[in-house]
Amino acid sequence: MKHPSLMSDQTLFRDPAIFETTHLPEVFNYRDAQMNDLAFALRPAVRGFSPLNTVLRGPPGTGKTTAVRRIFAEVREVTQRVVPVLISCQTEQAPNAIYSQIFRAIFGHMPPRSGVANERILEKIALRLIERKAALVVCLDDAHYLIPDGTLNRVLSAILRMYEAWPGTHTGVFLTISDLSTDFTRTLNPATLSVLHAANVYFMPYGAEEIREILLDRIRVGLYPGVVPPAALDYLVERTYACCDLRMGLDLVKRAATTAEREARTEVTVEDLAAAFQISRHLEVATVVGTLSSGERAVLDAVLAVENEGPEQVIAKQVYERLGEREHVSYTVFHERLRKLEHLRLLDLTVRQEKGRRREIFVREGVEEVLQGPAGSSGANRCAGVCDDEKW
Ligand SMILES: Nc1ncnc2c1ncn2[C@@H]1O[C@H](COP(=O)(O)OP(=O)(O)OP(=O)(O)O)[C@@H](O)[C@H]1O
Repeated sequence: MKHPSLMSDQTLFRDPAIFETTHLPEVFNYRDAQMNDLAFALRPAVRGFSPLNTVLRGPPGTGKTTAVRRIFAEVREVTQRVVPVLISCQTEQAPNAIYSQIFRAIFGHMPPRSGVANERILEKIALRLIERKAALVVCLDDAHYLIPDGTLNRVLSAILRMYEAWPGTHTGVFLTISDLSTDFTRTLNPATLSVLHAANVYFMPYGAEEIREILLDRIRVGLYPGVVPPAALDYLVERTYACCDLRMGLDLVKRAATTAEREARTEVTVEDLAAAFQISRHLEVATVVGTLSSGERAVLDAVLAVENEGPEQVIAKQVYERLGEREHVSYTVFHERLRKLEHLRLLDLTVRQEKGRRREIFVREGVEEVLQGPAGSSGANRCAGVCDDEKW
């Protein structure tokens, strides 16, 4: 197909920011029921009481964070008596970091970097809330990141039991969870569960027509007319639907339009989108890998090194020995890191009873590509593998 060429200073993007993951869309369709549930949960807080604790459950890219950002923005507009704080648990994984973010939302600056105990930060938060007669609502976004080492339990307990140490405080939480197998009754202790007592709000994957409308809305605002012709749009919708993640669709449009622009074309083609898909398909794994600590990353590297040595199934003992060549860690710490990698769905662990207990390790699809491929080439199995080419 021939395309009219573009001048070098011309662009296909009316507004490139529209395709950033941090962009808050002006139009947020198909989530009215969920927005109503969240508004209902916040109503007591607006009246000066504790909000209803709520868990937002749904696969990645189904609008959970966007729903919270929008409802928090509305709350900020209508009242000063609620302090809404959204915290990404992908980036803030320690209690101190989380309390510091809450502190910043209330005081406008971070607490002193060192020497301030968590208890002291919480006290300052509580006293200021009482003084302002304000309720605190903390959204722990992607809260499942805090489960493996017990941080979620500690943080929830501290926030939800604030009223015990500082009577008169009103607090509540929203938790977003994209790992649908998360079962709080098995990961939180009974004392925390009894104060959490949360309602669930479900974010089911969007249908193909909903995806088409949402992407079309973004394309209309973000690109010049005609950049995504009908055949390309059909391909885009099918790919996004197969992965049940809108973020994938937005990323594909951005990459494909950038390619077309670089090649001085005015339209993206199905081929541009297919090439972009090879990079975007492992987006989620790449994001998760980016959140690993250096110790966790070292364990993952050791697993892959052992896996690449031969056809035999990787077992934990070999990985521990391989890791020991680089750093000394106790077996307990090593095992905790393995469990965390399993929890983040980068690895699967199984125990086999064969001449004693063998702990076998399976690397999930996309992990190797992310660790070894060029930046950004990565890939996760978001919806039980529907992203992979065979199913496509
Ligand atoms: N109904 C919608 N209308 C417009 N854009 C949407 C809609 N739902 C989701 N999006 C967009 O899709 C992207 C992913 O949404 P969001 O981050 O809210 O998903 P999520 O469910 O929180 O994902 P994760 O669990 O991975 O954090 C964002 O760019 C968001 O703007």
